[in-house]
Amino acid sequence: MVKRGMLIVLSGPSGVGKGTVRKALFNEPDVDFQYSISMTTRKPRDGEKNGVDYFFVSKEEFEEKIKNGEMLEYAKYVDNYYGTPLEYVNQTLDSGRDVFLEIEVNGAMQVRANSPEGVFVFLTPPDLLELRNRLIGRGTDEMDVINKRIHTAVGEIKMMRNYDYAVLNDKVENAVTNIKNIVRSERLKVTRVMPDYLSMLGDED
Ligand SMILES: Nc1nc2c(ncn2[C@@H]2O[C@H](COP(=O)(O)OP(=O)(O)O)[C@@H](O)[C@H]2O)c(=O)[nH]1
Ligand SMILES: Nc1ncnc2c1ncn2[C@@H]1O[C@H](COP(=O)(O)OP(=O)(O)O)[C@@H](O)[C@H]1O
Repeated sequence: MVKRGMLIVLSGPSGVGKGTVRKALFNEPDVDFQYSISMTTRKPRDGEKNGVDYFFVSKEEFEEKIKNGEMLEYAKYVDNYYGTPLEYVNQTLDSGRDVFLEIEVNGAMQVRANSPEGVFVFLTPPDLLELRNRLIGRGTDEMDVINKRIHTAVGEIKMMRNYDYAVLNDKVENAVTNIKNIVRSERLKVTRVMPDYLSMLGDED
């Protein structure tokens, strides 16, 4: 039987640099994660492609998927739905490959409830002012959306305590190194490396 892949979940407030860090991580020669493309009702930004950045769907289509049990998790974030299609994640993990999710905190906590063996990483900004500067500097959102995202960020940062790891995104290369180190040590967990041994030893101390 193929050993099931590892589920890695990265969250963090909008503008902290999740997309930037993820792209840098995926460019590392020794990283081989499969990215789960999310579904959203948000309109595509300039340059975003359907099926690459997101699956862009209508509210009705999204609600139909929820009803049919096709989402691993989903959340409403600043007036839009975002969610992870279940089938891709399950098939990829079953084939032994590692899956990487980049999702907001409410969705991450749903995944945690259903797949507690996942690795949950929270990417944090140096401070809220820097977060605001990154959102403004990115130039993709109107000021009212930026303000809503900052407001949401305060609540999200408080959820950090529910994660396994916090990674500071001061410099992209530091964040990438730290995430790689987290995954490396997770792979060495006794329960991952020696499941047969542990079951052979039984439950007693
Ligand atoms: N729960 C959940 N959140 C998601 C998913 N995909 C993206 N998000 C999050 O939704 C939020 C808004 O995403 P987006 O509008 O693309 O803004 P950006 O991440 O700031 O570029 C971010 O925190 C994303 O991480 C998903 O499949 N599920
Ligand atoms: N470590 C960093 N230092 C400075 N700017 C950064 C850093 N990481 C990301 N950025 C910039 O911040 C903005 C938001 O990054 P992005 O990856 O889109 O965030 P998210 O996916 O979390 O919303 C982008 O303009 C990006 O270039």
